[in-house]
Formats: sequence, structure tokens, C-alpha cells
Amino acid sequence: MEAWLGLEIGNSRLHWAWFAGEEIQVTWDTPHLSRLIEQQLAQCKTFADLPQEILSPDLNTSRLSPLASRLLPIYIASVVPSQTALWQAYPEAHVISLDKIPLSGIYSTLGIDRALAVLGAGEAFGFPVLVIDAGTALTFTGADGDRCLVGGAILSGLSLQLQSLGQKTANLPSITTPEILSLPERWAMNTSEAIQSGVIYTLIASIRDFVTAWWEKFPDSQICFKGGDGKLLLEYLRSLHPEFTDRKIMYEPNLTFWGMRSYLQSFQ
Ligand SMILES: Nc1ncnc2c1ncn2[C@@H]1O[C@H](COP(=O)(O)OP(=O)(O)OP(=O)(O)O)[C@@H](O)[C@H]1O
Ligand SMILES: CC(C)(CO)[C@@H](O)C(=O)NCCC(=O)O
Ligand SMILES: [K+]
Repeated sequence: MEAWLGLEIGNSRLHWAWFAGEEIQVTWDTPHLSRLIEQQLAQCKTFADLPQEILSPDLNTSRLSPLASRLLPIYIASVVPSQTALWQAYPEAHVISLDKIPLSGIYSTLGIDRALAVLGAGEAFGFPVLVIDAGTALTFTGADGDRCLVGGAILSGLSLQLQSLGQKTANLPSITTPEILSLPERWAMNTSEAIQSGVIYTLIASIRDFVTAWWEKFPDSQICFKGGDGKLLLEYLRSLHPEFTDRKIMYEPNLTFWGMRSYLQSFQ
């Protein structure tokens, strides 16, 4: 397979991967695109014509220069229809839809990010598998040993919980995740720490409950975290529950991209 780009459109931002065949070369994140860019996408003839906004400032673009004279296919997994729509104009855009995902038991409104992540995790580590995606929303998505969706759960993610508390109350500030540098005191003595304590300890308790319930069903199954807050939440889970340290639980940011690769391989 030749070079291609994977684009995961989440509710907070865009996640990009440049593939050379089956290998990920580099990944980066960018903000959502504005509608003004639609025209520019329609007129793209080569990689070099793509809007600068889709390249990260810290991406070493000289690495991409061998691709500059061609138009790269972009495989898109989106859970944000208005952002997907912008790409309709791009001649090599391929929107991945749920009906061709090689998993069974999928329900029609399942998020494509969840389907691809659980597919990617299962292909890499074996089925059954559980994915915990700590993004804008926090999701649990499991598949059994027959590659059949077991189901999962959706709740507000870490930032969204902090943000909505700040927005819907008069006296509470909106805490942002970079402010959370370490585990807060559970019995906090100031407002900021009290919010952090409430959100983080209940989030970790919920995650622990789902993880335990999953391992009761599938004792040897791999569990994978992904998403912008995945690394932090797994760290906290491990520090509060050292008994999980030796279990099959890990952080892997590229699960959805691995799922895209498996999806493409399923047509070959
Ligand atoms: N540089 C960053 N920019 C934005 N969010 C970040 C950054 N680093 C960590 N985060 C955290 O990542 C979270 C968003 O996660 P992610 O980027 O995986 O979500 P998403 O893919 O846009 O959303 P979803 O997949 O849930 O629709 C934010 O809530 C924030 O706490
Ligand atoms: C839950 C989110 C927002 C997580 O990105 C996404 O997967 C989505 O929009 N899902 C649709 C609903 C569902 O998965 O049941
Ligand atoms: K919505």
C-alpha cells in the first residue's frame, strides 16, 4: 500500500496519522477546521496544496516533502458530521462507515471511533478486548472472542465534567486538565482541589468498576486506554489500585488508526 493519511475527527479536535503502507510514520493533532477551508480542499491537486491548518506546527514537514507532488488519500473516521461535511470537497476523501467494519453485533448508531478502536485493539492484542477512550466523552467498548460487540457505556470525559461544573454554577471556577498535575487530596480544603477530588476519585472509581466487571466476564482479556486523558487516568488508576499494575492494562494512543489499517486490509 502507498502513503495515506488517517484522520480521526473527535468532538474536541482532529487526530492525524501519516501511514506509509501499514506503518505509522508520525501522528499529530490539530483544531477543528473552519468552514472557510472548504473551497481550498476542493481545489487540492497535490499534498502541497493542503491547507497549513491541517499540519501541526511541530511536525517536521520536510519528512512529508517526498509526498508533496501527489494527492494523498485521506481515510476519515468522524463522530462530528459538520466536520465530515467539509471533506466532501476533497477529491481523495474516504469516509469510513460502520457497515463495512469487520465486527459483528454492531448497533446502527455506534460511534465509528469506538468501532475502529476496538477492532484495532483486538487485531493487535487479541479478542476479547475492552477499550477505554478518555476523550471529550469517556467510553467503554468491548468485543468478545468471536469479534462480536459486547457493548459499553458513555459518560462525560474529564475536561467536560470540570467544564460543565464551572459553567452551570455561580461560584465554581472551570478547572482545566493541565491544572491537574498530581492526584488531589481526597478530603480537599479548597474549592479547586475539592472539584478535582470529586471528579477524579469518582471517575477512577467508575473506571475500576467497569474494569473489574469486564475481567469477571473475560478474565484474561487485554484492556486498552486511549484518548487525550487516557494516560493520566491510567496512571491514577494504577497508583490508587496497585493490584492492577501486573494486569493486562495499557495505554495506546493509536488504536483507531490501527483499526483503520485493519479495515483497509479487510478489503484486500
Ligand atoms: N493538547 C491538548 N489539547 C486538547 N485536549 C487535550 C490536550 N492534551 C490533553 N487533552 C485532553 O484530551 C481531552 C480530549 O481528548 P481527545 O482529544 O482524545 O478527544 P476527541 O477525540 O476530540 O473527542 P471524542 O473522541 O471523545 O469525540 C480533553 O478533554 C483534554 O483534557
Ligand atoms: C461517544 C462518542 C462521542 C465518543 O467519541 C462517539 O463515539 C459517538 O458519537 N458515538 C455515538 C453513540 C454511540 O456510540 O452509541
Ligand atoms: K450532540
